[in-house]
Amino acid sequence: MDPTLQLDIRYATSSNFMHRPLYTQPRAFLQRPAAAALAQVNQELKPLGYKLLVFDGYRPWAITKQMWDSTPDANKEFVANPQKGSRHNRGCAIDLSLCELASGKEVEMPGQYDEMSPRSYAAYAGGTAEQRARRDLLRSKMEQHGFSVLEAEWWHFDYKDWKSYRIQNTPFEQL
Ligand SMILES: C[C@@H](N)C(=O)N[C@H](C)C(=O)O
Ligand SMILES: [Zn+2]
Repeated sequence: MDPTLQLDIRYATSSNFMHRPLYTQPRAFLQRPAAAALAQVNQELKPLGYKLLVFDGYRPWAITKQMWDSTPDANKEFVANPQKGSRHNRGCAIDLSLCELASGKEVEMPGQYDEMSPRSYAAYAGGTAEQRARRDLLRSKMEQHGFSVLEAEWWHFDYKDWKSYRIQNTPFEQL
């Protein structure tokens, strides 16, 4: 992916909703057309003082299964059902936010990444006007380049051609 993207691969650390590392490497992968589109989004954000902060891209199917099995039923809208697979498993979904270009600091959004609450909804009307404006800026730039937001998660975007790619379970070390 574009080397000027900032990475914060939470699933390679214990700082995630599973409270343990799920990946052995802090890396992010996407199918090439999705990665090219993402690089364009990143370039267009720079004059506005932001760059993309990537939390996750391709995710092996076995990790989706672990997430589903560990998540209580009440929160299952925030994880993909492994019976259908996640678009992350196809290398066609990305979890991301914005950071300030100048400081490299993550911006505040209406809710936290992977927060399992209504604050995560893309249409959540709470938070500050500034937080909502940044969330909506991210969404609008991503939509201009072929991504669509998941209504339950302001940070999750699917690339338009996801159906063309198969579900994979290859670990990062073998990619
Ligand atoms: C777990 C969360 N970051 C996520 O990606 N959720 C969607 C629904 C998914 O698992 O595909
Ligand atoms: Zn996601």
